Amino acid sequence: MLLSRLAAALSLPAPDRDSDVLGVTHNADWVKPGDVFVAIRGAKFDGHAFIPEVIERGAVAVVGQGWEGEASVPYLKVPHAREALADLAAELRGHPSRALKVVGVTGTDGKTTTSWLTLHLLRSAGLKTGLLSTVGYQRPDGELHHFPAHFTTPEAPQVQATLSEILEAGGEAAVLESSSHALQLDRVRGVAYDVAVWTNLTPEHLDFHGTMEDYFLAKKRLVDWAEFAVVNADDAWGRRLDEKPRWTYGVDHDADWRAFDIRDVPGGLEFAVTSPLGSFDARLPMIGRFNVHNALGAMAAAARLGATLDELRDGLARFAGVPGRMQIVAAEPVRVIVDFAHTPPSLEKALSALRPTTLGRLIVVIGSAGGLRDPGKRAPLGETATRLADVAIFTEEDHRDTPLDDILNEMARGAREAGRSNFLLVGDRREAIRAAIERAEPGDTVLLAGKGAEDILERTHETVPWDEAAEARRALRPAP
Ligand SMILES: CC(=O)N[C@H]1[C@@H](OP(=O)(O)OP(=O)(O)OC[C@H]2O[C@@H](n3ccc(=O)[nH]c3=O)[C@H](O)[C@@H]2O)O[C@H](CO)[C@@H](O)[C@@H]1O[C@H](C)C(=O)N[C@@H](C)C(=O)N[C@H](CCC(=O)O)C(=O)O
Ligand SMILES: Nc1ncnc2c1ncn2[C@@H]1O[C@H](COP(=O)(O)OP(=O)(O)OP(=O)(O)O)[C@@H](O)[C@H]1O
Repeated sequence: MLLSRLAAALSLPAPDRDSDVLGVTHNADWVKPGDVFVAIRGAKFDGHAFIPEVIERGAVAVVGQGWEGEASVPYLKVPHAREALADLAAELRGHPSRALKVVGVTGTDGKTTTSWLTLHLLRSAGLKTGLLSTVGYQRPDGELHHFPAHFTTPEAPQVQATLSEILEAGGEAAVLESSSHALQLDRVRGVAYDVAVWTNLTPEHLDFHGTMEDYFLAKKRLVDWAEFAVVNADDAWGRRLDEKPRWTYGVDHDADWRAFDIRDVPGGLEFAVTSPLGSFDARLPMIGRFNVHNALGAMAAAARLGATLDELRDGLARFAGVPGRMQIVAAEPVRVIVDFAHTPPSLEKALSALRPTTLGRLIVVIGSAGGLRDPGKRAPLGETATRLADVAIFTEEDHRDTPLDDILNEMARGAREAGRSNFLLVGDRREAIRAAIERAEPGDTVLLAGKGAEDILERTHETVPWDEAAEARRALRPAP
């Protein structure tokens, strides 16, 4: 696309020198020949400092809010660099969101889970759907990919590129987890949202947003931009969002989509639902009652895009979980869960959530990372695991250049100093998983903690591909 056309999209006059533009980026390291570089003045860096470097790399123009220096390529001055970045990215990609049904999910907690549930329900309703979330992104084929920089919602060029990939792969819909940072920093500006899902708002990220009111206003942008809102009626902030056409959902407050009679069962949750589509009994293979809210929000969003009551009910019962997050790999006779809890508080939360629905014993497999990654947590992890599980197996978890035995001994020390001996050390993670599953009897729960959906395991001299859920399934198969 010609630079002059992009300038027009920013309401700027044509630059002196026109050229063909191939891409746009805010990151100097990512500039390729033919790209426009948008120089952002951020909290840590001034993108203008990288102008000589990006020209060397082949940038054909620079966009920014004003600069005194001399450049050998056109400099386009704009009132707001981040807005320009988003507008250029959308223009270059041909505004893919306009051709997709887009569901945005925001809120302090539950965004990732609600996004994955919505993805699954839309697919269950036959819509070819893609996803962009903290856990990674998917085109409609369902393969999980990761961005080079770890974000819930990446910067606008990656958002637009992902939406464009989803569309080109035959996608009809996309679910976009939209963090408050993304909304505040224009990463999702220009996305044509059809539905905004609001999960909840509790104090978080106030270092960035300042006050709860400003945090609320950042997230509210999603609702303002969307055509229709799906709002948690049990959230006081959500109840303020009454200007948009919307459906509400909830458990404690009257709502369009409401759940009653919630029961924990070994395979997950069961509850009754009343909704604008009718009433039905729902089964959700997930642990944690807060997931009822996530399921209601996801069902309402999918229904808004055309899913029927039968598709919602049947889809919900077949949800495979969010990869690596309290993911139920097997429900019976032994329940096996994969979760990414790798700190003492998150391990405590995961084990405490599993205890009430564990009929027999709770067995946990856990390690602790090497290198500089918080060595102080090793002994507390050992203590927590042996306090809340009946049996703990300490194993490797990316020990890198730290001797594995040192880590395992430290975890064991934490347990011993608390007067416990209900643990064993199995250095090889595959063997540890096998040992846990072999020990388990019907009614027991095995929690494989720490790795979640990570796809590599780092040892001292090698990095091996890793798939914790596949390892669990392998260990569950009877020996040939
Ligand atoms: C608060 C926040 O989100 N800040 C993000 C923002 O930083 P910033 O505007 O201050 O920019 P900066 O780091 O000063 O850099 C200025 C410019 O120089 C460029 N630069 C900088 C250095 C360099 O070597 N080369 C280079 O080109 C940068 O790409 C940028 O364009 O833009 C940067 C460039 O994309 C981000 O790296 C940075 O994310 C920081 C590291 C971050 O930690 N963000 C987290 C909090 C975040 O966004 N989290 C949410 C999820 C939150 C949740 O709900 O849990 C998310 O969506 O992931
Ligand atoms: N609806 C909810 N209400 C309250 N807590 C929740 C809710 N959903 C999930 N949680 C809690 O928050 C944790 C993270 O859930 P999830 O990943 O879905 O949220 P998130 O908002 O996407 O956070 P992140 O961006 O860090 O992934 C869960 O393990 C659970 O403890």
